[in-house]
Amino acid sequence: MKLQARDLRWRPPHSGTARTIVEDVSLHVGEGELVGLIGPNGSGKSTVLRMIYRILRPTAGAVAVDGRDVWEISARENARLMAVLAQEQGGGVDAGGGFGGFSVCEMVSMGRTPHKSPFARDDRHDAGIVQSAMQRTGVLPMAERSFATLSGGEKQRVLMARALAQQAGLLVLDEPTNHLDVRYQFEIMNLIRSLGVTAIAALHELHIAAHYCDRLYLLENGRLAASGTPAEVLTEETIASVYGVRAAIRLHPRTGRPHIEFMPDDPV
Ligand SMILES: Nc1ncnc2c1ncn2[C@@H]1O[C@H](COP(=O)(O)OP(=O)(O)OP(=O)(O)O)[C@@H](O)[C@H]1O
Repeated sequence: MKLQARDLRWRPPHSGTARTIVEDVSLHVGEGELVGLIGPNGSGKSTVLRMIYRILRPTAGAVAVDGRDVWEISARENARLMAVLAQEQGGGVDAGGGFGGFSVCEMVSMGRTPHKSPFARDDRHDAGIVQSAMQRTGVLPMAERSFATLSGGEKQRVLMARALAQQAGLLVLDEPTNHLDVRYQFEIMNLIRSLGVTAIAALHELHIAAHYCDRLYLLENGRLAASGTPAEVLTEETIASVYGVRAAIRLHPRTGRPHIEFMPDDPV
Protein backbone atom coordinates (compact mmCIF):
# COMPACT_ATOMS: atom_id res chain seq x y z
CA MET A 1 0.00 0.00 0.00
CA LYS A 2 1.29 3.47 -0.85
CA LEU A 3 0.48 6.81 0.73
CA GLN A 4 0.77 10.14 -1.03
CA ALA A 5 0.02 13.57 0.44
CA ARG A 6 0.20 16.50 -1.93
CA ASP A 7 0.48 20.22 -1.08
CA LEU A 8 -1.35 19.91 2.23
CA ARG A 9 -2.47 23.09 3.89
CA TRP A 10 -4.59 23.43 7.00
CA ARG A 11 -6.10 26.51 8.62
CA PRO A 12 -8.69 26.21 11.35
CA PRO A 13 -12.05 26.68 9.59
CA HIS A 14 -14.05 29.82 10.42
CA SER A 15 -10.99 31.23 12.10
CA GLY A 16 -10.88 34.69 10.57
CA THR A 17 -7.27 35.77 10.79
CA ALA A 18 -5.97 32.64 12.53
CA ARG A 19 -2.62 31.48 11.24
CA THR A 20 -2.11 28.65 8.81
CA ILE A 21 -1.00 25.61 10.82
CA VAL A 22 0.28 23.46 7.93
CA GLU A 23 1.49 24.82 4.61
CA ASP A 24 2.80 23.14 1.44
CA VAL A 25 3.45 19.71 2.92
CA SER A 26 3.91 16.94 0.37
CA LEU A 27 5.11 13.51 1.34
CA HIS A 28 4.96 9.92 0.23
CA VAL A 29 5.37 6.55 1.87
CA GLY A 30 6.25 3.67 -0.42
CA GLU A 31 5.13 0.07 -0.13
CA GLY A 32 6.50 -1.39 3.11
CA GLU A 33 8.34 1.78 4.10
CA LEU A 34 8.47 3.09 7.66
CA VAL A 35 8.58 6.88 7.44
CA GLY A 36 9.02 9.22 10.40
CA LEU A 37 7.49 12.65 10.81
CA ILE A 38 9.59 14.66 13.24
CA GLY A 39 9.69 18.26 14.41
CA PRO A 40 9.45 20.36 17.57
CA ASN A 41 6.31 20.67 19.69
CA GLY A 42 3.57 22.45 17.79
CA SER A 43 5.29 22.08 14.39
CA GLY A 44 2.21 20.39 12.88
CA LYS A 45 2.96 16.64 13.02
CA SER A 46 -0.41 15.62 14.48
CA THR A 47 -2.24 18.00 12.15
CA VAL A 48 -0.60 16.39 9.11
CA LEU A 49 -1.44 12.92 10.42
CA ARG A 50 -5.05 13.94 11.12
CA MET A 51 -5.39 14.99 7.50
CA ILE A 52 -3.95 11.62 6.48
CA TYR A 53 -6.36 9.63 8.62
CA ARG A 54 -9.19 11.83 7.51
CA ILE A 55 -10.22 13.51 10.73
CA LEU A 56 -9.31 16.90 9.32
CA ARG A 57 -10.25 17.86 5.80
CA PRO A 58 -7.30 19.68 4.22
CA THR A 59 -7.91 23.36 3.44
CA ALA A 60 -5.95 22.62 0.26
CA GLY A 61 -4.17 19.60 -1.14
CA ALA A 62 -5.08 15.92 -1.06
CA VAL A 63 -4.23 12.58 0.50
CA ALA A 64 -4.33 9.37 -1.53
CA VAL A 65 -3.91 5.73 -0.57
CA ASP A 66 -2.91 3.59 -3.53
CA GLY A 67 -3.95 6.47 -5.75
CA ARG A 68 -7.44 6.87 -4.24
CA ASP A 69 -8.39 10.10 -2.48
CA VAL A 70 -9.17 9.23 1.15
CA TRP A 71 -12.22 11.52 1.12
CA GLU A 72 -13.73 9.56 -1.76
CA ILE A 73 -13.59 6.30 0.19
CA SER A 74 -16.21 5.44 2.83
CA ALA A 75 -15.10 5.65 6.47
CA ARG A 76 -15.59 1.91 6.79
CA GLU A 77 -13.49 1.04 3.78
CA ASN A 78 -10.91 3.53 4.94
CA ALA A 79 -10.71 1.67 8.26
CA ARG A 80 -9.90 -1.50 6.37
CA LEU A 81 -7.09 0.28 4.54
CA MET A 82 -5.49 2.16 7.44
CA ALA A 83 -5.18 1.56 11.15
CA VAL A 84 -4.56 4.56 13.36
CA LEU A 85 -2.90 4.98 16.72
CA ALA A 86 -3.86 8.54 17.58
CA GLN A 87 -2.86 11.07 20.21
CA GLU A 88 -6.48 11.75 21.13
CA GLN A 89 -6.78 8.18 22.32
CA GLY A 90 -3.47 8.42 24.15
CA GLY A 91 -4.49 11.64 25.89
CA GLY A 92 -8.10 10.64 26.37
CA VAL A 93 -7.43 7.25 27.80
CA ASP A 94 -5.69 8.71 30.82
CA ALA A 95 -9.11 9.77 31.98
CA GLY A 96 -10.81 6.63 30.71
CA GLY A 97 -11.29 8.12 27.25
CA GLY A 98 -14.85 6.83 27.01
CA PHE A 99 -13.53 3.28 27.06
CA GLY A 100 -13.66 2.92 30.83
CA GLY A 101 -16.15 0.04 30.84
CA PHE A 102 -14.30 -2.15 28.34
CA SER A 103 -11.88 -4.95 29.02
CA VAL A 104 -8.55 -5.11 27.21
CA CYS A 105 -9.80 -7.98 25.05
CA GLU A 106 -12.92 -6.01 24.11
CA MET A 107 -10.81 -2.99 23.21
CA VAL A 108 -8.57 -5.05 20.93
CA SER A 109 -11.62 -6.79 19.38
CA MET A 110 -12.84 -3.37 18.21
CA GLY A 111 -10.03 -3.55 15.64
CA ARG A 112 -12.07 -6.23 13.83
CA THR A 113 -15.15 -4.00 13.40
CA PRO A 114 -14.34 -2.73 9.88
CA HIS A 115 -14.12 -6.32 8.64
CA LYS A 116 -17.53 -7.43 9.89
CA SER A 117 -21.10 -6.79 8.98
CA PRO A 118 -23.08 -4.75 11.53
CA PHE A 119 -24.20 -6.79 14.57
CA ALA A 120 -22.04 -9.78 13.56
CA ARG A 121 -20.41 -11.44 16.55
CA ASP A 122 -16.72 -12.30 16.77
CA ASP A 123 -16.08 -15.67 15.19
CA ARG A 124 -13.11 -17.92 15.85
CA HIS A 125 -11.14 -16.34 13.02
CA ASP A 126 -11.51 -12.89 14.62
CA ALA A 127 -10.78 -14.28 18.08
CA GLY A 128 -7.53 -15.79 16.79
CA ILE A 129 -6.42 -12.49 15.27
CA VAL A 130 -7.26 -10.62 18.48
CA GLN A 131 -5.37 -13.18 20.55
CA SER A 132 -2.31 -12.94 18.34
CA ALA A 133 -2.37 -9.11 18.42
CA MET A 134 -2.48 -9.19 22.23
CA GLN A 135 0.36 -11.68 22.32
CA ARG A 136 2.60 -9.64 20.03
CA THR A 137 2.16 -6.51 22.12
CA GLY A 138 2.55 -8.28 25.45
CA VAL A 139 -0.97 -7.50 26.73
CA LEU A 140 -2.37 -11.04 26.70
CA PRO A 141 -1.86 -11.52 30.46
CA MET A 142 -4.11 -8.50 31.08
CA ALA A 143 -6.84 -9.52 28.58
CA GLU A 144 -9.63 -9.48 31.17
CA ARG A 145 -8.48 -6.33 32.98
CA SER A 146 -10.50 -3.15 32.69
CA PHE A 147 -8.83 -0.85 30.18
CA ALA A 148 -9.39 2.14 32.47
CA THR A 149 -7.22 0.65 35.22
CA LEU A 150 -4.10 0.23 33.04
CA SER A 151 -1.00 2.40 33.18
CA GLY A 152 -0.34 4.84 30.31
CA GLY A 153 2.19 2.47 28.73
CA GLU A 154 -0.10 -0.54 29.07
CA LYS A 155 -2.92 1.42 27.42
CA GLN A 156 -0.60 2.41 24.60
CA ARG A 157 0.24 -1.25 23.95
CA VAL A 158 -3.46 -2.20 24.00
CA LEU A 159 -4.19 0.51 21.41
CA MET A 160 -1.32 -0.84 19.34
CA ALA A 161 -2.83 -4.33 19.62
CA ARG A 162 -6.16 -2.94 18.42
CA ALA A 163 -4.41 -1.36 15.41
CA LEU A 164 -2.72 -4.70 14.65
CA ALA A 165 -6.03 -6.56 14.91
CA GLN A 166 -7.36 -4.26 12.20
CA GLN A 167 -4.88 -5.89 9.75
CA ALA A 168 -4.67 -2.79 7.59
CA GLY A 169 -1.98 -2.32 4.97
CA LEU A 170 -1.18 1.19 6.20
CA LEU A 171 -0.39 2.17 9.79
CA VAL A 172 -0.67 5.81 10.87
CA LEU A 173 0.92 6.28 14.25
CA ASP A 174 0.97 9.46 16.32
CA GLU A 175 3.79 9.02 18.81
CA PRO A 176 3.58 5.24 19.15
CA THR A 177 6.30 5.23 21.82
CA ASN A 178 4.46 7.75 24.01
CA HIS A 179 4.29 6.54 27.65
CA LEU A 180 6.50 3.53 26.93
CA ASP A 181 9.63 2.70 28.87
CA VAL A 182 12.80 2.13 26.92
CA ARG A 183 12.28 -1.62 26.51
CA TYR A 184 8.76 -1.27 25.16
CA GLN A 185 9.79 1.65 22.94
CA PHE A 186 12.14 -0.71 21.14
CA GLU A 187 9.69 -3.60 21.22
CA ILE A 188 6.90 -1.57 19.64
CA MET A 189 9.21 -0.17 16.98
CA ASN A 190 10.65 -3.64 16.26
CA LEU A 191 7.10 -4.94 16.00
CA ILE A 192 6.06 -2.20 13.56
CA ARG A 193 9.12 -2.85 11.44
CA SER A 194 8.62 -6.62 11.52
CA LEU A 195 5.07 -6.29 10.15
CA GLY A 196 6.43 -5.12 6.82
CA VAL A 197 3.40 -2.87 6.31
CA THR A 198 3.53 0.69 5.05
CA ALA A 199 3.73 3.02 8.05
CA ILE A 200 4.04 6.69 8.92
CA ALA A 201 4.78 7.69 12.49
CA ALA A 202 5.10 11.03 14.26
CA LEU A 203 8.06 10.62 16.58
CA HIS A 204 9.61 12.79 19.26
CA GLU A 205 12.52 10.55 20.06
CA LEU A 206 15.14 11.36 17.46
CA HIS A 207 17.24 8.30 18.31
CA ILE A 208 14.19 6.12 17.58
CA ALA A 209 13.58 7.95 14.30
CA ALA A 210 17.26 7.58 13.39
CA HIS A 211 17.37 3.89 14.20
CA TYR A 212 14.09 2.65 12.73
CA CYS A 213 12.88 4.87 9.92
CA ASP A 214 13.70 4.41 6.25
CA ARG A 215 13.14 8.11 5.63
CA LEU A 216 12.20 11.19 7.64
CA TYR A 217 10.26 14.39 7.08
CA LEU A 218 11.17 17.24 9.41
CA LEU A 219 8.51 19.87 10.10
CA GLU A 220 9.17 23.37 11.36
CA ASN A 221 6.31 25.81 11.91
CA GLY A 222 3.99 23.75 9.72
CA ARG A 223 6.37 23.52 6.75
CA LEU A 224 8.86 20.90 5.68
CA ALA A 225 12.36 21.91 6.72
CA ALA A 226 14.09 18.75 5.44
CA SER A 227 13.41 15.29 4.12
CA GLY A 228 15.51 12.26 3.25
CA THR A 229 17.29 9.42 4.97
CA PRO A 230 17.94 9.77 8.71
CA ALA A 231 21.58 10.61 7.92
CA GLU A 232 20.51 13.34 5.51
CA VAL A 233 17.95 14.91 7.85
CA LEU A 234 19.50 14.50 11.30
CA THR A 235 22.55 16.70 10.93
CA GLU A 236 24.13 18.88 13.61
CA GLU A 237 23.11 21.97 11.61
CA THR A 238 19.44 20.99 11.23
CA ILE A 239 19.06 19.98 14.87
CA ALA A 240 20.60 23.29 15.97
CA SER A 241 18.47 25.40 13.65
CA VAL A 242 15.13 23.58 14.05
CA TYR A 243 15.30 22.37 17.66
CA GLY A 244 17.71 25.00 19.00
CA VAL A 245 19.90 22.35 20.62
CA ARG A 246 23.54 21.49 19.98
CA ALA A 247 24.26 17.88 19.15
CA ALA A 248 27.27 15.83 18.09
CA ILE A 249 26.39 13.29 15.44
CA ARG A 250 28.38 10.24 14.38
CA LEU A 251 27.29 7.84 11.71
CA HIS A 252 27.27 4.25 12.91
CA PRO A 253 30.02 2.48 10.94
CA ARG A 254 27.87 -0.54 10.09
CA THR A 255 24.36 0.86 9.66
CA GLY A 256 25.24 4.37 8.46
CA ARG A 257 22.53 5.65 10.77
CA PRO A 258 23.10 8.76 12.89
CA HIS A 259 23.98 8.40 16.55
CA ILE A 260 23.01 11.61 18.33
CA GLU A 261 24.63 12.97 21.44
CA PHE A 262 22.85 16.06 22.71
CA MET A 263 24.90 18.82 24.30
CA PRO A 264 22.25 20.96 25.98
CA ASP A 265 24.82 23.07 27.84
CA ASP A 266 26.53 24.25 24.64
CA PRO A 267 25.08 27.44 23.16
CA VAL A 268 23.52 27.19 19.69
N1 LIG B 1 -8.12 23.38 15.93
C1 LIG B 1 -7.06 24.17 16.07
N2 LIG B 1 -7.23 25.51 16.13
C2 LIG B 1 -6.16 26.34 16.27
N3 LIG B 1 -4.88 25.90 16.37
C3 LIG B 1 -4.67 24.59 16.34
C4 LIG B 1 -5.73 23.65 16.19
N4 LIG B 1 -5.19 22.41 16.17
C5 LIG B 1 -3.86 22.57 16.33
N5 LIG B 1 -3.55 23.88 16.44
C6 LIG B 1 -2.19 24.44 16.61
O1 LIG B 1 -1.43 23.98 15.52
C7 LIG B 1 -0.07 23.81 15.91
C8 LIG B 1 0.37 22.43 15.49
O2 LIG B 1 -0.25 21.46 16.33
P1 LIG B 1 0.07 19.92 16.21
O3 LIG B 1 -0.68 19.23 17.29
O4 LIG B 1 -0.15 19.49 14.82
O5 LIG B 1 1.64 19.91 16.50
P2 LIG B 1 2.62 18.70 16.85
O6 LIG B 1 3.84 18.89 16.02
O7 LIG B 1 1.91 17.40 16.72
O8 LIG B 1 2.95 19.02 18.37
P3 LIG B 1 3.41 18.10 19.61
O9 LIG B 1 4.78 17.61 19.27
O10 LIG B 1 3.44 19.07 20.73
O11 LIG B 1 2.41 17.00 19.77
C9 LIG B 1 -0.02 24.05 17.40
O12 LIG B 1 0.45 25.36 17.62
C10 LIG B 1 -1.47 23.92 17.83
O13 LIG B 1 -1.73 24.72 18.96
